Amino acid sequence: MSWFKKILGKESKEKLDEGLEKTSTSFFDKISRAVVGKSKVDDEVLDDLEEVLISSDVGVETTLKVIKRIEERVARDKYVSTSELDNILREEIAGLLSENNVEDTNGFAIPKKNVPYVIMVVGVNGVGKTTTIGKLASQFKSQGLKVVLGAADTFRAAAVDQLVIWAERADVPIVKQAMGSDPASVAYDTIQSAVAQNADVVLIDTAGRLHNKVNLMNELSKIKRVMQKVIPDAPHEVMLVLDGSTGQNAFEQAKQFTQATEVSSLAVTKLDGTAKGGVVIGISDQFKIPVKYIGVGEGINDLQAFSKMEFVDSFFKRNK
Ligand SMILES: Nc1nc2c(ncn2[C@@H]2O[C@H](COP(=O)(O)OP(=O)(O)OP(=O)(O)O)[C@@H](O)[C@H]2O)c(=O)[nH]1
Repeated sequence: MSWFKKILGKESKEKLDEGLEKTSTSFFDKISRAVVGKSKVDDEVLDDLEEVLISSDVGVETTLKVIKRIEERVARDKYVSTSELDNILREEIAGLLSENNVEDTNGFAIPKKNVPYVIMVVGVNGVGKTTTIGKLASQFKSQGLKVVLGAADTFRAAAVDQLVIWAERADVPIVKQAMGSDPASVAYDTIQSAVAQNADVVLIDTAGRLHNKVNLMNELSKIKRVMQKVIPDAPHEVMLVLDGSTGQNAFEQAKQFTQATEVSSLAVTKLDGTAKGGVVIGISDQFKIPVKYIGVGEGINDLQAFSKMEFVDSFFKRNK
């Protein structure tokens, strides 16, 4: 390991492997149980495999596609040994994800245009929105970009306080107002301030209350309308943050938010310390929206640009 890697911490692949350890250990334990005493992949093994994938939060739709592919393979090859299952599953899942036409982009590419690139961040409370914004702000800043944060989650006082802490950590300016003020007004002030400072990128935190979809829709579209008074094509990105450790709930939230507003990218957080990391496979397959980032820890450097193949690689890494 070179000296700068030692200073910066673990290499990102190593961190990803570590973050997904619980997910893959639990997955392979289930696979091992499904094939115990069996040498051939038959209907019974396929049924068990279906259960393993569903209980690993891959999602029903994606699971059925994977099983269908394996069934076809078994029918074609006549005899498939259970010892080949790891490789076959990995190939079929990798194949499925590579076919969904959503390319990896190595995170956001921020154009330097003298007009701030506006990223509006949405998601329900507690999913890791604020943390993700803080981590992104820090990454952008270290790329030499001028960043401004907007605390438009005015619903909870703690949300603004947390964003202020992240702004300090990342050493970037933040625009805020009193708790309870109009989020659209905060967004407007933030964008005006960013334009005045010649900022490159703006990250706006919003309150994602899902209890009433019509309210959510109205609130988000009002924020957008008001932003557009300053920058007509803003927001350039609407990023939905999902908590990976909630498994199927994350799918449900993605469905609700994509119905309420136009979501252009996804971030899936808290993949460390959960066995539900399979959710990223289902989300990448089912929503034709790119997963741009994944959270693998609470620290400022624990947000990674998402790569489908690297993810599949870590997911299929046997830890024992
Ligand atoms: N382990 C782990 N924890 C995370 C990650 N991302 C966020 N968290 C933690 O999740 C908790 C909630 O994160 P916040 O960023 O406050 O969530 P939020 O969506 O902004 O929530 P509100 O501020 O309540 O609206 C915090 O304790 C974070 O440290 C991650 O990738 N891994």
